[in-house]
Amino acid sequence: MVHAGDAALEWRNDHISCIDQTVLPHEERQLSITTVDELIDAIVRLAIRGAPMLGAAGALGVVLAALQAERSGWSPERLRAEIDRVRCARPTAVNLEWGVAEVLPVLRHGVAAAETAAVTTVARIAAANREIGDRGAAYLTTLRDGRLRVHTHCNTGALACVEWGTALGVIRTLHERGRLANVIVDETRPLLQGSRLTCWELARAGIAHQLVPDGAGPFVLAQGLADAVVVGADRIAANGDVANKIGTYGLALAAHHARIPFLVAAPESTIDPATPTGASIPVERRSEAEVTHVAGRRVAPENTRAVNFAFDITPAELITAIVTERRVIAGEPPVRGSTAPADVRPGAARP
Ligand SMILES: CSC[C@H]1O[C@H](OP(=O)(O)O)[C@H](O)[C@@H]1O
Repeated sequence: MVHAGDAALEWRNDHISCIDQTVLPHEERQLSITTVDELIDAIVRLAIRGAPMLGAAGALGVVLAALQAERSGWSPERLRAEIDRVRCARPTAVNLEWGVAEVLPVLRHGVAAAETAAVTTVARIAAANREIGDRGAAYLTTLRDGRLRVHTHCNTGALACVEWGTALGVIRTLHERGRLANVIVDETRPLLQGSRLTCWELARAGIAHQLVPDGAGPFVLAQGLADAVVVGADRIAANGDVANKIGTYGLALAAHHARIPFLVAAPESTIDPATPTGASIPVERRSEAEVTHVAGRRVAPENTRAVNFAFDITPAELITAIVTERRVIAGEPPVRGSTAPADVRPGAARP
């Protein structure tokens, strides 16, 4: 949990309670979500965000819709359509549809059964992060002695994962074990999840960190200021290609060139066997205004057009290892029988 009492997201009897991430770090505003429209609005404007967190929102969204259907007298077809709206609220993170799929089949046994399934799903999402942190920290400490300097992108902490975090969970675990020297945080334009959210979480955890402009990332790696890059994921294709926040691909190219390990930390629910390669991952495109404006204030001249991909695709051959709550995947595809990426672990023969 991000706060004692104020969870990043939790179910409270008949509604979702969550922190509005759009106003952090300067305001800690709690949202109370009681309708499908309110949930979709929170997801689309990133008040609720982060792949595992979207999984939790999808699971709880089924229960929210079912309760609203009872109050409003929706037909079964209307209920199904409203649940589908939740499932499709953002296209790239597979976790949203995964969360819906975890609970929807239980709904035939009643709302109470679906509520139990949803709350259990959220607890599983939270519990997986500690495992990911342990496994990722253990993997990194085999690569280097002493305390590590880690470079990360976007936000992958409790705000994105319900509790602890994925990539930030690995970083927090290294800190707990006395094996972390510093964290380099990419600001992560255009919505600044790094400077607004990751710096806020690291400061609260008492973890030393430095913020860098996104464009500085490759040079920071070339200067040898990091021993490893650890990022999250929104969807991992069967062959190991990874969709993550825009800017990840460039960082992976730079890490590969600098021969620095590039680790992806994500739960098994982010791996999508139905998506064969990164070419099949839907990449969300968001409003041009997110690029031409900063914090709602126009920076670019009037009539400036923008291209706003919210994610990019990092090919498997640039990823040293994928760490989940169950395994470390290196040099082989996450889904057996898919195209195996080249082995790019530091020191491996170059592909
Ligand atoms: C562990 S969260 C994974 C992923 O989600 C973030 O995207 P967004 O802030 O748009 O929800 C970012 O890609 C994180 O790396």
